Amino acid sequence: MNERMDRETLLARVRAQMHDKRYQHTLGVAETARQLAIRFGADPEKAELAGFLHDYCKCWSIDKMHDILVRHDLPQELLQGEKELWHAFAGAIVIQTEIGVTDPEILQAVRYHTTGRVGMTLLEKVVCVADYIEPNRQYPGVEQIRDLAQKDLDTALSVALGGTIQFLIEKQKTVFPLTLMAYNDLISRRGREGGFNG
Ligand SMILES: Nc1ncnc2c1ncn2[C@@H]1O[C@H](COP(=O)(O)OP(=O)(O)O)[C@@H](O)[C@H]1O
Repeated sequence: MNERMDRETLLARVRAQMHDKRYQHTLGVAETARQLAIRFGADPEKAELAGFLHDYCKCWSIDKMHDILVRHDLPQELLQGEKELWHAFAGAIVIQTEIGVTDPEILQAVRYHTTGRVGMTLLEKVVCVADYIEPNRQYPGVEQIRDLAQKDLDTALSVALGGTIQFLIEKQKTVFPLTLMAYNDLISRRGREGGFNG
């Protein structure tokens, strides 16, 4: 982050981008990401900052996000696909220009917090799982993911992504390929590393 921006200014900027419920979710993700980072050996400061910034564009208009995305070299399938995913990719661009974030680890954690990807870093996993389990989240299965996240981050993430894929299929919605690839990657690594019992 730009060294001149203190925490209070940062939070005020984030607060100004979204409605109150989304801001409470944001604070929940930041705190949960910080705790997960401590538990699994990621950098807690980076995890918290990525948590504060992960939904920076979530409440922006589709047109505003589209304007940002078309000016960058992003896969066509993102622009043609589910608009719900745009905020993560637009967010990673905007927090560079508006907040001054330059750390690639934080930028990637924001970019992939919704979809995941193959070969996710520890910080990316921490932020993605935090987004699924922060205290304000309520959906069937969240307790199981919270329990898993006490001890096994990869399993928590694969169950969470698997749940999203299942949810989208049940709703007959498209599944953005990165998520399927991230899920396969986690499951096949678990198989190779001998941790898969089922
Ligand atoms: N791979 C995907 N393909 C299509 N839609 C997805 C995918 N992953 C997540 N989504 C959908 O995108 C939406 C936004 O997810 P997310 O960023 O976690 O927002 P929220 O914080 O509101 O849950 C959710 O409705 C989710 O079902």
